[in-house]
Amino acid sequence: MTKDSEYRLERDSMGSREIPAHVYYGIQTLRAIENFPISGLKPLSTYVDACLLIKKATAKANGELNCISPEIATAIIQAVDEILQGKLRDQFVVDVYQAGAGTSHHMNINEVLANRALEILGDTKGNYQRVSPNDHVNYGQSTNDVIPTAIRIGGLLALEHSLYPALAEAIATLEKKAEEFQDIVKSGRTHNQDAVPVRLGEGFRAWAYILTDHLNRIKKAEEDLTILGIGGSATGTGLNTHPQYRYRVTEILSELIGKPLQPAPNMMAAMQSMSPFVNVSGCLRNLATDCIKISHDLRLMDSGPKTGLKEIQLPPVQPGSSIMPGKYNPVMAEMTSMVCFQVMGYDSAIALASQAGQLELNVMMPLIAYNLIHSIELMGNTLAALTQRGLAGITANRDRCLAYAEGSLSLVTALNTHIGYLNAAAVAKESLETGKSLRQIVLEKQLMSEAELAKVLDLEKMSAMPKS
Ligand SMILES: N[C@@H](CC(=O)O)C(=O)O
Repeated sequence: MTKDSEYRLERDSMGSREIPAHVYYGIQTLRAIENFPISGLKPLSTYVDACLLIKKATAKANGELNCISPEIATAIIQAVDEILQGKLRDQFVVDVYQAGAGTSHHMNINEVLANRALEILGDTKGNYQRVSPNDHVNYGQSTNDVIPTAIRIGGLLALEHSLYPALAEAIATLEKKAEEFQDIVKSGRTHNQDAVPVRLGEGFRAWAYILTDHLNRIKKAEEDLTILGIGGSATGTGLNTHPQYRYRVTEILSELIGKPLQPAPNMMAAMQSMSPFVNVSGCLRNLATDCIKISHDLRLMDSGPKTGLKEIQLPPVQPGSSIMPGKYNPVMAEMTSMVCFQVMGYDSAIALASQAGQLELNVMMPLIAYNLIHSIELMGNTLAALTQRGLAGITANRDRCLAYAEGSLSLVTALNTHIGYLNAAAVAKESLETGKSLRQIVLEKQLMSEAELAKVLDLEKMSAMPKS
């Protein structure tokens, strides 16, 4: 192969560069690759999809409105469809930490689409006179309105395909376990000390409620993502766009993702403010805090097998130790906590990035895009894995649960209304000191009759939830 056939020459406003002939990205992407060898992290697939869907909608609208030729619009749309179906996915190569606002990633998208559209038209890559990344693929657009729109669309896609199904499955599984464990009595614990008895199933039902509340909160926050600033172009004024363009693009995007979307009543606001992302991310942080609590509870309840609580058994999914034989660790719960810490870290960075916007633009959007979409997908994958390999296979140690409930010093609480708090406290103290049962001490001291005591110390009744 000659050097000529290995490379093509591309030109931009800074000069010309040789681009490997086989790649679909162009000169601006090449400069970004060289400028940002930072993390090795490439754009998330969902974020690329979001950008591609926007480019499909803009090409369609611009073609219909005679802003670009129908022939070029059709070629761009075909290029988008091919990539959405899986071709050329390795061509989106700019590091996550890159040019402010995401111009480098945006130009990467524009260049790949222009070059593939050129081939579709029977032309050669790099002939930007015919199809230009800037003049055709990017007609009427700016990074400044495309990227905040892409974060919205990417967020919506990730929620729909990853987090919502995972949360729904976790909730349904917890509800099933709640039924299964409904009649198992165990000791409540507050401050990690004996408390009055509860039902194991009610604990699982509470978790199902907690996750349902989070699902509803996230769905409410999601509504903000459906208001799009696309059409604002560089500063929110819509310079270089057809008057109908932003309405039509929003309509087409809405059809493409199957969800109602609205053009922003104020495009500047929609482009400048990152608050919809802070809001969704805040909901994810909130979800993460409860998922940490639940995974820590699971680890505590599963602790043992000989020296811990072992009220429940999480399914053993792999050998736990490289040195200690026969050990099975609660690995799914451990993993869950770590992911949640990461999501909380992402949320802190999103808040910092969000307040760093200046005047007409927030240039920290690449970080927000990555952190937000990754958080949603991390939480979705984690909840799915925890549910399928953890929650669904939990078994209960009924006898252990009951033994703890029967031995709990806090059973004396039920005696308060019969013998008074101070007498009950004295009974508890003596029980702890002498090892005698609460029952024995109450009877010895003739504080209550045997029949009365049996009625009051009925664990089933004590642990039942009031009927609503
Ligand atoms: N982010 C660029 C605009 C663009 O890439 O469209 C700027 O404001 O300088």
